[in-house]
Amino acid sequence: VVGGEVARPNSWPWQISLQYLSGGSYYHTCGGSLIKTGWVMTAAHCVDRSMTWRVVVGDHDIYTNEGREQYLSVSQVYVHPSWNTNNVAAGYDIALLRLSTPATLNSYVQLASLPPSGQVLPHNNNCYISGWGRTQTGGQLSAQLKQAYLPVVDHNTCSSSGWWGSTVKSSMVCAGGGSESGCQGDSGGPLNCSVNGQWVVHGVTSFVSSSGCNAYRKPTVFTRVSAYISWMNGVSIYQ
Ligand SMILES: CC(C)C[C@H](NC(=O)C(F)(F)F)C(=O)N[N@@+](C)(CC(=O)Nc1ccc(C(C)C)cc1)Cc1ccccc1
Repeated sequence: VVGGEVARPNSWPWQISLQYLSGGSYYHTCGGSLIKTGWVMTAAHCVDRSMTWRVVVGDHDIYTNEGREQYLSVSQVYVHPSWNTNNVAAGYDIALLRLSTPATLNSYVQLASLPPSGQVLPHNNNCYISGWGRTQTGGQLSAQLKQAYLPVVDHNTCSSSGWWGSTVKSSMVCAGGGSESGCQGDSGGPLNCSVNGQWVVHGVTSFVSSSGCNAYRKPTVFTRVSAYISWMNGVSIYQ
């Protein structure tokens, strides 16, 4: 997250850290959202490579054990069948992770609320991105969970020339476009939007401009969760 501030610990209690095993240690690579005690929603591009994954819930500082963390292994990865790593612009950047053991819900670990199928938020809707991603283009990951205010940029604006143009599809949500943005390492994490006074996860962090995470008129682009509700229901009922 470029800009914004360190979040109050566990104030986004569905935020998870997706980590991969390398040389005997685990490393943060992406964010995600706990949507059922045994299921995590993340970005398909996060799990393109097959690795040994673990999900950490209840985390704040990814480099220290603060006692609230639960370390959960992943038993199965379900990438959207239409995802194509060579065609990110087509969308479908969404995946579900089945956990081997369910998370224990408490005041630090809660389920995300998901939107009704098809719901599209208005321009400037109040949303926050959260994540441990880089704090500057080419910078380092943040040790502590950060958040930044990223208001929705409607599809009309986001897909206009000078903005993202036709790269952005209506199955995506744009947010921000100013000096604050997501950045590498925030992938897969939530866009937390206030709807009727409740926080709802409306986006899965998908991409930012290669010319800079907070490039002018290149808002952070998210997979629109409300476009994939039926697919997600189909996966988690039959497994
Ligand atoms: C792996 C890609 C497909 C998605 C990746 N997503 C993220 O980093 C995210 F924002 F989600 F945290 C990304 O934007 N990666 N970049 C490598 C940029 C990138 O690849 N962006 C991108 C943008 C559009 C498209 C398609 C839609 C044309 C593909 C990739 C990050 C970057 C940004 C600035 C400087 C250096 C690195």
